[in-house]
Amino acid sequence: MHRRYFPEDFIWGAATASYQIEGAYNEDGKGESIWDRFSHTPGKILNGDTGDVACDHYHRFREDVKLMKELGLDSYRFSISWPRVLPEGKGQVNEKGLDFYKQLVDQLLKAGIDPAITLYHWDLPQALQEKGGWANRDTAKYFVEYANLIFKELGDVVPLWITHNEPWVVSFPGHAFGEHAPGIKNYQTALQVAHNLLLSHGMAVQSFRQLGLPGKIGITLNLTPVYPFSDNEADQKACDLQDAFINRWFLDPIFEGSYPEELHQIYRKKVGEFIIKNDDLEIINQKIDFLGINYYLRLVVKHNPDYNIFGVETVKPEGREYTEMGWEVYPEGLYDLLIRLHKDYAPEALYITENGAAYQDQIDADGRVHDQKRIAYLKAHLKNAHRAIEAGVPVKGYYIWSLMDNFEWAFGYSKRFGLIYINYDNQQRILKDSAYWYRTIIAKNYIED
Ligand SMILES: N=[N+]=NCCCCNC(=O)[C@@H]1[C@H]2[C@H](O)[C@@H](O)[C@H](O)[C@@H](CO)[C@@H]12
Repeated sequence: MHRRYFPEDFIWGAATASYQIEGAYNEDGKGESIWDRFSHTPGKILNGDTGDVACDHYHRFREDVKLMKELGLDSYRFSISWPRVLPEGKGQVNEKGLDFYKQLVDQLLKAGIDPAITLYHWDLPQALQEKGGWANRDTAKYFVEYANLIFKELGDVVPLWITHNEPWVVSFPGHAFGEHAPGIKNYQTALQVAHNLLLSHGMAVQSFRQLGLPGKIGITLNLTPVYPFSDNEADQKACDLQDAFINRWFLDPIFEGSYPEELHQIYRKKVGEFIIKNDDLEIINQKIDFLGINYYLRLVVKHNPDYNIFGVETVKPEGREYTEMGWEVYPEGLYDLLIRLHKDYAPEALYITENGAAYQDQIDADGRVHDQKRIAYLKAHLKNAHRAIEAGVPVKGYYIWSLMDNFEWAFGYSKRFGLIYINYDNQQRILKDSAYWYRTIIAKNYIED
């Protein structure tokens, strides 16, 4: 067996997000979020599930930190619920909400686990949505005020900061397709949202620098390598367009200070303009300390003039494996993506801030969860991350999505991604076989293939 050793200082982590695990949706002064509103709207979430209780992490965080310590995690990535600390999104601070996060960070530090904070993982205060939400440029200003509050409270003890999680998903599923909160179906609005999210990211980085904080700051993007169905020119062109739609529309402004021109032209013609003010792109193009990558799947596309505004149709190759989300298992795509990012954008550092899979997990007669498929998925992706590191890509850490089963957005609790199984009837936590497997990987710092 070949041992693939990871760098001595490689960070082994796991990730979650506030709305997906905390529950206590209206407790201790927390304000309503757009996901509270969306999940309480009939027909939006499978089985009518909501995040009202979720994994009850708000009350059980001490037990959960103990489990993280049992796994030997170096770092734990979680997000802060903006309306839990600022119920109206701005103005009056909810001290009990802030206190929850200060206690969580304190428990993590006592357990020897580095906190990695995501400032925005989709749960915008509903009060700001009433004022237009991310389509309103003022929300960028309110985001920086919120970020500054957290920076000042936790900035001296938290080493890793992520401004936004997956602005593409916030923009398009949330504002063009209507599948995510706030459930808007307006492509032009989605483009303005994407721009204002990027602007708020740049402004928050500037503020972080001005505060002179010791940690590192970056952004997490869902990046999906795109492959042409055939090598004919039309399919290759479709591939380039899909790559611009999902990946470059965020990578280019952040790393180059400009939007992909060809796609911008298509949008001007077919969708309409969105407002960019004079030095916006200069603000967005702030130097970041690392790029966070959420990698789950690849896409294979072909040209189809009738399919959508781009004439791009995604296809599902035969004979491949798919997860419960219908996403193709394609570990090589992580290698290809890392090599491309290193070549085209050369981030100072990269963290895989999410990678994982949903499978049909069940508790067996022995009371255990034998999730062998998940172990195979994770091992194959770690192998490809290691290949990229050997090729010189500065990958500094890996966070499994997710630490525990949780509220999977429009799919509710029907999809399980966790290393830890959650029995939602009694909130019992059960370490799956993948958790025990991950604990040995962290302890040995190598995988065998
Ligand atoms: N149309 N459409 N939209 C599909 C969105 C594709 C990419 N989804 C993600 O990357 C989300 C990321 C998220 O951070 C986490 O909160 C989610 O729980 C995981 C699992 O789903 C992944």
